[in-house]
Amino acid sequence: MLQADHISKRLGGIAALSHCSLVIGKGLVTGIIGPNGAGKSTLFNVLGGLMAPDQGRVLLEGRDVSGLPPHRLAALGLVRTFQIARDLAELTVLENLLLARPSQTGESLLGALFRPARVRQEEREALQKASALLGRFGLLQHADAPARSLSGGQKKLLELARALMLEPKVILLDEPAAGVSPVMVRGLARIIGELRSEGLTFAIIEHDMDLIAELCDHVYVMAEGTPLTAGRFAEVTADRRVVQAYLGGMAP
Ligand SMILES: Nc1ncnc2c1ncn2[C@@H]1O[C@H](COP(=O)(O)OP(=O)(O)OP(=O)(O)O)[C@@H](O)[C@H]1O
Repeated sequence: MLQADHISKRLGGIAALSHCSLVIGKGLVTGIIGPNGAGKSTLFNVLGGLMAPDQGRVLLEGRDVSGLPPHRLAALGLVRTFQIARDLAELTVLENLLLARPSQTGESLLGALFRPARVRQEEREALQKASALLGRFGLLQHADAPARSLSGGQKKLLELARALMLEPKVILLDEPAAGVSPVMVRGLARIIGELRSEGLTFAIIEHDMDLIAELCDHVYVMAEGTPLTAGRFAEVTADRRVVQAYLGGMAP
C-alpha cells in the first residue's frame, strides 16, 4: 500500500533517515518503534508530505508520490493525524471535523457563486459524516464544546475522526496513546482494530509497547535512521540487537 524506498533525509547536519526502506501492507496495522531519535517522526514527515526526501522515493499503491504536499496525498488516500493545534482547540468539536474536509465546490469563489445547491449538498453530506463519526467515537455530547475541553484520549479520538473525514485508505498515527488514560487507550485500540477490519491500513508510531503488541500485524524497529529489524512483535522483541538499540549499546 505504502512504501519507503531507500529514503535519506538530513536535518541540521544529522542523518535523520539513512537509506530507510519499509513497506506498510494493505489492510494491516504496522507498528514503527525504536528509541528516541531513531528517525520515526522524520519518516512520518516524509511519508506524509511534510518534508521532501533528500534521496529515495515514497510509493503509494505503486505510484511515486515523493515530495507531494499533504493535501495532494490526502486526495490520493494518505492522511496523517495531527495534534489539535492551538487555534483549532478554540473551535468546537464539530467545527474541527467540518473544517477537516473543505467543500470541493465551494473552495473556489466561482463554484460557491454558481453552484450554491451543490455546495449546500456537500455541506449536508459533511455534517452527516461528522455526526456519524462523533456518534461512533462517543463524542456526540461534546459536539458543541470547544475542542480544548476534551480529555487527552478524547482529543486523540478527534484527531482520528478528523483524518477519517478525508475518507483515507492509509492513516499515519503518531503516538495515539501519548497522554491518554489506560481506559481510553483500550477504547482507541478497539476503534483502530474495527477500522482495520473494515479495510483501513495503519502505520503507528508508539512508545506504548502493550498497544503495539495488541494491535500490530507487523513491527519495524528503527535505529539510527533505518529499520534494524522487522517481524511480529514477539519476534522483534526477542532480538538482542533491539534490546541493545533501546539501551544505547549498554546491554550486557
Ligand atoms: N528539525 C530538526 N533539526 C535538526 N535535527 C533534527 C530535527 N528534527 C529531528 N532531528 C534529529 O533527527 C534525528 C531523528 O529524529 P526523529 O524526531 O525523527 O526521531 P524519533 O524516532 O521520532 O524520536 P522520538 O521517539 O524521540 O520522537 C534525531 O537525531 C533528531 O535530533
